[in-house]
Amino acid sequence: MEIRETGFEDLLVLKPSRFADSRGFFLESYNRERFIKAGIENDFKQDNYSSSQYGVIRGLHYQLAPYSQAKLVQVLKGKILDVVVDLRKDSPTFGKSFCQELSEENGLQLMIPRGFAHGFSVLSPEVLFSYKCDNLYNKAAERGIKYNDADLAIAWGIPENKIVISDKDEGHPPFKDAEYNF
Ligand SMILES: Cc1cn([C@H]2C[C@H](O)[C@@H](COP(=O)(O)OP(=O)(O)O[C@H]3O[C@@H](C)C(=O)[C@@H](O)[C@H]3O)O2)c(=O)[nH]c1=O
Repeated sequence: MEIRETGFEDLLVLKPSRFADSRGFFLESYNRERFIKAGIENDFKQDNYSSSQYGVIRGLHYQLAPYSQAKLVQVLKGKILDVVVDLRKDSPTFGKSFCQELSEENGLQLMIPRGFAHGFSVLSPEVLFSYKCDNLYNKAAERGIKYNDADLAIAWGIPENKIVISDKDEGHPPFKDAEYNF
């Protein structure tokens, strides 16, 4: 597994080793011992996957502490732009966003520590998105930031008239009014 720093503390881009042969390929998407050796000690408690079509934006989501979630995210099919925003008040990168293309082809994963808002846009016709969380879903602790916040100015890579967004995500507050406690 290759590990790339991002300039954000504990936010890492990971590239699992792929073993390709005439049948296709094999990879270990998570190996607890290997992750712990690499300093990633999260105790993952929930696995999720979602399916989305081109133009979908999901985000930007997080759960308040003590229900906040670190996430190990990856794409099984298709291509996305994965986006995180650092909400850790004492972080030197507080309020900054980081974007990384994740795809079936590049095989990259993003290890997102607690204290980040997270979202993604779907750049291919369809996407299967898979992720592990180190804390359980908690509806009451769910919060969001509006995906097209003017201060964050995230370039999602989708023309405005093609964006597909849920009513819930459309209703999130701007970054300046967001509630967070990290
Ligand atoms: C996230 C989640 C949702 N749900 C339910 C709530 C709702 O009825 C339905 C769809 O939920 P959402 O619209 O929030 O799903 P979605 O927009 O895919 O939410 C996800 O987005 C990405 C960007 C993340 O970072 C994730 O942590 C998660 O927030 O699934 C659960 O039962 N468990 C969960 O863990």
